[in-house]
Amino acid sequence: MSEDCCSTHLIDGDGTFNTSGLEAFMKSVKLSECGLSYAVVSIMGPQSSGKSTLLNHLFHTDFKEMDAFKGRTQTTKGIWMARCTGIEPCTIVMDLEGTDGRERGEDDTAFEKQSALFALAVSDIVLINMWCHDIGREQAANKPLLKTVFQVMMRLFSPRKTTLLFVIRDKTRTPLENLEPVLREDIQKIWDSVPKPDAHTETLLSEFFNVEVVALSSYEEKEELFREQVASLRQRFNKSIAPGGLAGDRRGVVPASGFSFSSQEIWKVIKENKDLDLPAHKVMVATVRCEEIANEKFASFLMNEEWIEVDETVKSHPVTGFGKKISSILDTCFSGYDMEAAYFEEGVRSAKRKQMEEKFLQVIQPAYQCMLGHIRSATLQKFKEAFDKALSGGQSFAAATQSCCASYIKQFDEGCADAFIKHTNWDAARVKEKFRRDLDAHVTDVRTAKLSELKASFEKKLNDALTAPIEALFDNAGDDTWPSIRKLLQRESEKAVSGFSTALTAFDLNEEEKDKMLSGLKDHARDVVEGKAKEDAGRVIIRMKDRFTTLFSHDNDSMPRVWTGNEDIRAITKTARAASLKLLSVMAAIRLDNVADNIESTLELALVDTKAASKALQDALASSSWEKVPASQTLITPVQCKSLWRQFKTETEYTVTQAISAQEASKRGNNWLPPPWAIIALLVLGFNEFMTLLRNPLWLLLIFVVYLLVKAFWVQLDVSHEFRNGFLPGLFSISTKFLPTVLNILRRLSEQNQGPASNDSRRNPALTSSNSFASDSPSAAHAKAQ
Ligand SMILES: Nc1nc2c(ncn2[C@@H]2O[C@H](COP(=O)(O)OP(=O)(O)OP(=O)(O)O)[C@@H](O)[C@H]2O)c(=O)[nH]1
Repeated sequence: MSEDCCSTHLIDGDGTFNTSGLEAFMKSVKLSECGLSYAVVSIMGPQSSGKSTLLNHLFHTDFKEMDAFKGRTQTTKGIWMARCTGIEPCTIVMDLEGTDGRERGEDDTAFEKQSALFALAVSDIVLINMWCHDIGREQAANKPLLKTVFQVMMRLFSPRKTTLLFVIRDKTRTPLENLEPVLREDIQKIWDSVPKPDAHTETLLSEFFNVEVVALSSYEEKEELFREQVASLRQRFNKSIAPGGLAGDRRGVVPASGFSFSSQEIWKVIKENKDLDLPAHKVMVATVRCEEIANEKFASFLMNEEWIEVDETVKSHPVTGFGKKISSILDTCFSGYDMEAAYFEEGVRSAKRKQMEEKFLQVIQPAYQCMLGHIRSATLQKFKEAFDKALSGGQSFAAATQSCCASYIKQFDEGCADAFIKHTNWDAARVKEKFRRDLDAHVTDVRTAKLSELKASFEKKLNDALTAPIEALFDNAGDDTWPSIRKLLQRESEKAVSGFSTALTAFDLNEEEKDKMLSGLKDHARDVVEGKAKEDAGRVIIRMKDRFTTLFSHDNDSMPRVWTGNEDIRAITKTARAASLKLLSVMAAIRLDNVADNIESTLELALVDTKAASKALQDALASSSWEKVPASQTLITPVQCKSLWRQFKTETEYTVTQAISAQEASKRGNNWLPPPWAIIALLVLGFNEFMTLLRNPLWLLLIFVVYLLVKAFWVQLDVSHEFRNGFLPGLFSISTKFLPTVLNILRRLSEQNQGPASNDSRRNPALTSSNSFASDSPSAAHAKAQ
């Protein structure tokens, strides 16, 4: 006998449900895989009425049978269960403890009722075993049993339609056709006699039961015939659940995977003596089972290696084909659930599926968000690179922005599509919005940087174009300085603004932004001029002094002046100062707006012609602002001008004094004749000496020689130079140099005397040889030389 047909004790005589036994049984017969394609058959009947014998012959099971030689004692206690062998679909058969058993006593019908209710609740077909001779008998053994069956049936709120197959045992010669009506009449009588709830008073028996009748010969007396009849009956159990089969119109079947839980619960309810609400029970079974299946699927998902890998990887890196991978795992899990929960209540099943999906998606959501984060950051990075490349490749800013944005938003969308999990309605719109903001922020940053770069370059050009010319204009500060600066500023500003405006067209700026930038550049140009003016105003004193010195120390031909005594230092000083004052007035204020002011006239009147200056003018210079000149345009305030002028005058005074001194010294140097009175005195007092000289001219010669000697000493000793440091140091210096100078003069004189002779000898060697011949005596030679 195969393992399939090994019977299991499902409920023992004490009413204890064998849960583990049922689970093991279900596993061994693989009942869970059957879905709705299975049938449950039970048998009820009096004790020792050959129930087990019939089942074993009918379904090839191994229920314990009574040993015929031991007498009619109870063999089956509680409920046993086995799988019918060789019958399709999978059919489970339950052998119930016999009714009216002597062992429990006549009054103990509790278990009988409980087991009958259990059998009715879980079975598609209930065999009611009865002796043939009981038919039509008032005291028939099966009558209480049927009463019980019908009574308990009322406790099922909405009973399933069960097939009651009456198996008449030990059939007599009376043909079945005659017996059946009697039996059906008995059954109807019993049905009618059973008290019913109000809802079912008019309910027909046929609404709850299919009644079938079969008669079998005695197993003990006509075994051969019995076997034949059982074999033919067996055929009726094949495909019993198909339409037209024994249980073809059954209702409310619990899916096979819920059979264990369902039967446990039913038994529990029965034991608690409660009524059985089968539809509610079915929902309850479906709820529990669907929950179990969903949990199973969820647990298997959490353990799924592919999911674990994806979940781990996505924390640090993007996963290619993320959506497909997750969708495929979910497909497997969800279709597994659908398959296993297929036969449970539709409502319960789909509600549980929804719950399960939510549970799954809660776990997957962080990974999905992570993935979107990767897509966002990776695409943004790529965008930045492409954008930089496009800009450095010479593409215009607006074109690069448009093409790169479009291309990388498309890439982002593709990435999101790749990450999309088909089981969800997750929308990447928020992340896309963020991504767009990222792009915009980057474009704005780059644009700001590029614009400021561009602006800086134009500003630099302006600086270069303005600074040096302005410096030069200030160097030559005069009446036309500010008009020239204004012209220069306008020309350079226009040039820069036009260049800048052309460059800005690439940035797709709106008019307002563009105008702002252009006016910014114009302002910068003005700032450069103002800054330069301020800078130069800080050095105005140096310029003034330079200008003064230049004009004072050079003549009209720019030649350095030599103070000979004929120059009009006063006039020169006045001119130089006037030029410096002009410079001060030019530098005193910024005159870019061409507003007339009276700075120059005020300064001239107040500083140059101080004596003639009115009190009002003096007061004007005590102010810290110029009339008609705003503070922002003031470079040097009147007070500062006054103090600068004072400083200028003080610092240039020395130059003038020097010039005057030089002029006087020069005058003194040129006037070597003594004053006329001294000449007359000399003539009067020296008349005698003069007459003496005229009388003896040798005196004249002597005086001349003495003069020559004194002159020689004067020149050699550089007497005027020596006395430069004072009389005493000069005297000392001359006394030390006197002797060497005398010797020097003597040596020179002697050299001069010898010089012509030696020169002659070099020019005429013949003469030299004759001379050498003639110079036998040194005295002769000396005489010759003399
Ligand atoms: N007269 C008669 N006796 C039978 C028939 N079939 C079986 N028996 C005998 O009846 C006795 C009881 O057989 P079981 O099959 O054990 O009866 P049961 O109804 O299962 O008994 P419990 O499980 O104790 O209720 C055995 O001795 C059988 O040989 C039959 O068709 N007619």
